[in-house]
Amino acid sequence: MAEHKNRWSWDVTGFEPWKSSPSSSPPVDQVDRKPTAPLVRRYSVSPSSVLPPQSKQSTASKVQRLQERLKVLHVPLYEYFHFDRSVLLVELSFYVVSFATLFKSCANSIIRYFVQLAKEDHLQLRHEVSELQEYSNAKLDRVTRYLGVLAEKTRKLDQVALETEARISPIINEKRRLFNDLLTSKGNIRVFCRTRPSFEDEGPSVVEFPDDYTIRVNTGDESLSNTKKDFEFDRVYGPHVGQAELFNDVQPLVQSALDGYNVSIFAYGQTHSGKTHTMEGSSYDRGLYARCFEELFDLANSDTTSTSQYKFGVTVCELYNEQTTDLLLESGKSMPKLCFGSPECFVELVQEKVDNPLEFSRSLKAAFQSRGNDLSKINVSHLYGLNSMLMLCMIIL
Ligand SMILES: Nc1ncnc2c1ncn2[C@@H]1O[C@H](COP(=O)(O)OP(=O)(O)OP(=O)(O)O)[C@@H](O)[C@H]1O
Repeated sequence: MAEHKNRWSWDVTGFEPWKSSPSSSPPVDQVDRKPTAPLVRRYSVSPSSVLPPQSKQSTASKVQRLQERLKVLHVPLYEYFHFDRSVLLVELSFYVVSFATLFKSCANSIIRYFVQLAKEDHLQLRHEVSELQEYSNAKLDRVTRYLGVLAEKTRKLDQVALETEARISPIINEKRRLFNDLLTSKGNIRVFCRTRPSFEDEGPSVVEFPDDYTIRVNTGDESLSNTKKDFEFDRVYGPHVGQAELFNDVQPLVQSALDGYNVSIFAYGQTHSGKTHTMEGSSYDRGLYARCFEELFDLANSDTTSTSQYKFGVTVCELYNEQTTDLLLESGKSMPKLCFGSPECFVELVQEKVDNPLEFSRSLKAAFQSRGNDLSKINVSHLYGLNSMLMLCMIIL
């Protein structure tokens, strides 16, 4: 009954809500949810303009009734509980103070709790930090001790190496001596003969190679019982022998030079016989200069004994018409000049320091450029049987 009483009544003309009656409701697919009066009209039009004059009075009475009911519903709290206003205020202030006190003590407890938690975390972190510090100190200690052990081992190894070197040094010297004796036993001066391939306009070849030490020349002299003459050398190289094979026989001399012996390679022959090809060669078929010095650097680098340290200097000059021309210019890499000849008659030549084969080939290239291509020297040499001579010295310090 009360529930029915408290329910809001909507029976105001123009505010009729749409009601669905189960009997009159259309099937779901045919539902037309249009209200009897458009929504806009129900909520936007004022009742005075819509209501007929006769219903205005009944509406006013309804509003009056509603206001009375609202009054009943909105009875002030203090009346409902039979409280005096001042008593309620005192009560309320008491509750507010109590609540504030309670809130304060709660907040204090919460703050204390969090502070406690933070303290515990802090303590735990400090504990972890000290543990980590201990661990790292122990590690550092071990690494330091290990480094000390390694340093001691290295020192001992160095000492052993020095002792071994001191012990094997005489053996190495003996080996060098024997090696060079062996070379010398082959002859202090050795003469090799190399023949180049014949050119087309030179006709058929007049030489034969019966073995590696003999060259047989067909003299063409029919008066002789044997038109062919044999010449013997320390080694004979036929036209098929390449630069690398030729270098194999020169290689031991490079070791000999590094061991401190003076070594000289002298190319001699008539014009166009192949001297330049043998000594200089070309970029794609390098001759003895490049091969010998590469070998020299390789041997020096592979010599790991602590006592041996090598420095290389190069000097290039030209002998022509009894005149000596220095082919190297002084540069930042120049060493003290090299003195050639006797005290009465000598020449001073630029000596350039070379630290690797690349620098060596650069110096050589510069020297060849200084030499130029003077054809008159060749013509003169044809006339007098003298050609200009190139002299290249590699000084090992
Ligand atoms: N072993 C060889 N194989 C192939 N070609 C060669 C060989 N020896 C020399 N030649 C060629 O023969 C020609 C003459 O050689 P090269 O210039 O070396 O003679 P040369 O003795 O230095 O002459 P010159 O005394 O006039 O300076 C060159 O074209 C060179 O390439």
